[in-house]
Amino acid sequence: MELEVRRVRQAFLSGRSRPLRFRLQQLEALRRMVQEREKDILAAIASDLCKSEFNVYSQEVITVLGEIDFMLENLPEWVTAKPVKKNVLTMLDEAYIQPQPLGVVLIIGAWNYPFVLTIQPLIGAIAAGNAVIIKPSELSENTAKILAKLLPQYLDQDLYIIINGGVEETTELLKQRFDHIFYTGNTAVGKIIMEAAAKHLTPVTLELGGKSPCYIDKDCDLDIVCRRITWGKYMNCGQTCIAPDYILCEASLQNQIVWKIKETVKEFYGENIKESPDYERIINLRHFKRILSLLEGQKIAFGGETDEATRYIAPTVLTDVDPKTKVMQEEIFGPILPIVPVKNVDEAINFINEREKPLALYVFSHNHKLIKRMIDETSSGGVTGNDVIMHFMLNSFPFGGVGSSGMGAYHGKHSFDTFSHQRPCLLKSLKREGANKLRYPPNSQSKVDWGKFFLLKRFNKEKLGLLLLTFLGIVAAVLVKAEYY
Ligand SMILES: NC(=O)c1ccc[n+]([C@@H]2O[C@H](COP(=O)([O-])OP(=O)(O)OC[C@H]3O[C@@H](n4cnc5c(N)ncnc54)[C@H](O)[C@@H]3O)[C@@H](O)[C@H]2O)c1
Ligand SMILES: CCCCCCCCCCCCCCCC=O
Repeated sequence: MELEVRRVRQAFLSGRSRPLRFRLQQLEALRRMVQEREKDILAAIASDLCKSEFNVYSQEVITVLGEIDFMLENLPEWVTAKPVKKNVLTMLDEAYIQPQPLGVVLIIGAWNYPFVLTIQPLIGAIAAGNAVIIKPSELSENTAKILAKLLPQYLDQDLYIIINGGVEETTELLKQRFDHIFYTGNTAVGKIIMEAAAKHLTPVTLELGGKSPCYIDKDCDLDIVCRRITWGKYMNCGQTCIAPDYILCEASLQNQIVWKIKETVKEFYGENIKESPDYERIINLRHFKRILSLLEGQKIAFGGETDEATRYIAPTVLTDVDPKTKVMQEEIFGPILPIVPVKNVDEAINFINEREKPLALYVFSHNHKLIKRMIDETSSGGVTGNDVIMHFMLNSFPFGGVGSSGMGAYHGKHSFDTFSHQRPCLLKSLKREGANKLRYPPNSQSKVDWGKFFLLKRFNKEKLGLLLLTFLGIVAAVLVKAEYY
């Protein structure tokens, strides 16, 4: 590992990854890879998650291609130095912010959307001019393999390398020094990553999870609400970081919600869900058993059928769920949807605020004020009103968590910023030394007064006339000198 990281660092230090032209070329090559090898990529992801290739394309490939196009279009502007506002002390200097690459970045990907959650951060890291080590999740092994095969065929082989492996390899990798670590996965491992990064004072972006609540107000169109929730909850068999984890609503709405979700499930996946090409499977037996254990002691309103051999768990809804039970203590990350009755929106807000900050929050209502109130009085990584998941798809939004659902964000310009250092650059002349006397020792009351005057715009009334006169004199002298040189 040490040798590999050193090799990537050498490549970064060569300066090759920095020119705009090179970054654009690499992003174009990545786009070519996705387009030319689409079949192989779709097949690998499809086999990891028992997913139809249509769904792989619309849930992963579209986002990746959209992100590359967005970067190619905007990168020339983003890499440009931006002049900043100046103060009296710097008014004749050059002052600008120059975004610069951080160096060698480690990206640790997740298995649930193994392509987009690995490649989208990679796009940001390349755009910002970094060298990258990519560690895909070992759980989505076909995707990990195809990435290891294809990336070196299209990208610079020294600057961007892929290391496959599990916990052992990741642990070893984390001993090395990186300039940024970008991790997507669960909160417990997030803490391990942060601890390892702390040893080198490496900044981290942690894209974690949590229980994303979904509040349904009485005042809404339940048919539409249930259709949208059904889509977001059961897509990828519930293995979506921003899937609605549970529903909060008044008890009187429960039966209608159950009925409408059940009807939508039938409409989406047919009578025989197991046969549906649009319904995925749980990634492995460990997660399958973990999800099953969440059903113990619960009232299953519909669903609940399972098949261990194929790791199938039917779309399931639980009603009258006690918040103290296990299903409400951990992120479900599977196709189980508990409904927790609350008296009203106040109780829903308290319920959300008493728990860890979620990655996403959903609120459904015709009442715009209620939605705004929910947003104002709670905290979460992101919010979508009257829909689910869709804030992920807008790359002008920063995507990320808050509190235990993560830190930092990415997508579009936010990715570029995450992987860049905003370097303040102040370029002064070696002339005009007279003006600098103010800050050199020995200090005095009069220098402090001048400091107050120039920087705080505060002045001593008695000396106002004198100050103004001297100030005008200094400005005139500086201008004359500037003109002269
Ligand atoms: N915020 C997001 O964008 C996002 C996206 C997908 C998943 N998630 C979250 O991820 C979780 C599901 O993923 P998971 O927990 O099965 O993935 P995971 O955390 O087990 O795996 C993610 C990565 O971490 C590595 N890893 C696992 N254990 C490790 C260890 N002990 N030391 C070092 N590295 C280790 C794996 O090799 C893998 O590359 C959910 O909580 C979900 O919400 C978040
Ligand atoms: C064919 C039309 C396109 C429809 C877009 C569907 C968007 C689904 C995006 C799902 C991606 C969610 C990734 C979430 C990351 C965490 O797990």
